[in-house]
Amino acid sequence: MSQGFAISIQVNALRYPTKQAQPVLQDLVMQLPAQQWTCLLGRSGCGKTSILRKLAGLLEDAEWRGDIQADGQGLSGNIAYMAQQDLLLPWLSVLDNVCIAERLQGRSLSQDTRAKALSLLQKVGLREHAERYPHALSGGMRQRVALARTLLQERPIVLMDEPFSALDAVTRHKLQSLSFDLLKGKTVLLVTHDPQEAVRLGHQIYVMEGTPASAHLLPDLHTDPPRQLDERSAELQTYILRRLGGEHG
Ligand SMILES: Nc1ncnc2c1ncn2[C@@H]1O[C@H](COP(=O)(O)OP(=O)(O)OP(=O)(O)O)[C@@H](O)[C@H]1O
Repeated sequence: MSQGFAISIQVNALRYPTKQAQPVLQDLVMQLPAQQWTCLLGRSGCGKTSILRKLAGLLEDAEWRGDIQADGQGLSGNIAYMAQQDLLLPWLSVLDNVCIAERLQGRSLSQDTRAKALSLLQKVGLREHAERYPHALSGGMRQRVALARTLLQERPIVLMDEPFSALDAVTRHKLQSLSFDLLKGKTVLLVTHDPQEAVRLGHQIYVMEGTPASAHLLPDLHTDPPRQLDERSAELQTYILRRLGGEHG
């Protein structure tokens, strides 16, 4: 299994051409430790997705000044990216969408990949929907297909943009645990609006603040994830909410 490596991100400035007046991000520094989960929170529109898109090599529409160091390795080909939109292909079945990486390489589906994909679909509760098409699924089901697709890819770096947002509370909890188990050894960057999710899953947590935004690392979290929802976790959530609340004025 490919092990995740550390990434260091420095953004001097990131600006979209339509927002000439001021950058979206400025003087932002983040360290993603190898094989750990980093959670990123921040008000809507502060630039979280832009960071993920930059790491995934998909930020062609913005002006960027900064530096990304990836522990001596290239990022290209090493990243699995679960975007906010599920990006399922409507003409492919659920199973083929999960196996899209192999399909895109022009290979026919191997028995091994098919078996892994079906096992993942079982784990996300969609085994009996494997032959259906995306239009027949609910938003939460589509999100679970996208999650299975991400989990199937053997990439050392995993970027996830609100992967659990469309799920009911019980399913969300279950799939957080599943993802945490299956992504052991990967370097994960998870964008979320949910302080509880960040506290449960993050080895470290960044909160984005300011306009233009920069990122602030929460002080020592003391314990390793996945964390129980105990008194200490509740305090941390309150602290995060207060910091996010400050951003809303
Ligand atoms: N292609 C683009 N062209 C112009 N502006 C853009 C583009 N993409 C994003 N923006 C703007 O840049 C800012 C940051 O967007 P981004 O999607 O990174 O924020 P976000 O923190 O992920 O938001 P959310 O939490 O709502 O998903 C927003 O003001 C957005 O309107």
